[in-house]
Amino acid sequence: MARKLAAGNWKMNGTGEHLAELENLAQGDLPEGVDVLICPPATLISRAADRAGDIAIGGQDCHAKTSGAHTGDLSADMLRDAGATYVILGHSERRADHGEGDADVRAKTEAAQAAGLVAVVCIGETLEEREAGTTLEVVGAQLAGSVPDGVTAENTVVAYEPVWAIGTGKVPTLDQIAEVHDALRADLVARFGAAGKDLPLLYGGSVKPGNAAEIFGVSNVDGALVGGASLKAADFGPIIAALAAS
Ligand SMILES: O=C(CO)COP(=O)(O)O
Repeated sequence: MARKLAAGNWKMNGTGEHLAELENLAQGDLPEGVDVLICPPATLISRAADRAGDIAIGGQDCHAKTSGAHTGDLSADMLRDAGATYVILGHSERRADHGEGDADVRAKTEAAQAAGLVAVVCIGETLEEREAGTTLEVVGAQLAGSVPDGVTAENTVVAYEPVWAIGTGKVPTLDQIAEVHDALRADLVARFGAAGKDLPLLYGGSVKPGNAAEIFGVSNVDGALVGGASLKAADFGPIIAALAAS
């Protein structure tokens, strides 16, 4: 069985004072049996890692190369050196804002794994694709293109985030989540065997304290990638608790 992971993506939110929320979470009672991850902006990784206790810290992107003339970019080694142990890759906001495609995400994932980081590879359909009935085709192609060969259950996490559910308050039905997660799991097992079975599969998109428990009850949902509700310990704490209880 896959380990349970509650992951928070702070996106482009937070300066130093926001680390109080991380400290509140780290100093509270974190339940057994759930891994907790916070991915703050890169400027906070080092300070966050110093205060995170049992909470893992991750980046939100990395370059595919290890070093060189790439102004403004960060390598996976740099994230690791700053205290990160995970990195989110291929988030739909990166795909949309920076034109990242599956081949870019795959190369970044390989770089992250080579640096010893756990890659959280994100995939998800747009509203147009959902309405056209092509969701499984789209996410299947993204999974095949973005996840490199030879991954392990320890160095890779896959997050299904329907683009239309991110930051909108709209959530797929539980049946729709189950349909996608079951299909992704079958693809992962077909390609990677035991690693594909044990690799955590997260749902992301408008996860809140009020809907977390029912989402965590869906088959093949091993946790969540949470945006807005990860910014406050008072919101993220109950989501972590709901995952532990699932
Ligand atoms: O994009 C997300 C996490 O990566 C989800 O964001 P929200 O939880 O704010 O919808």
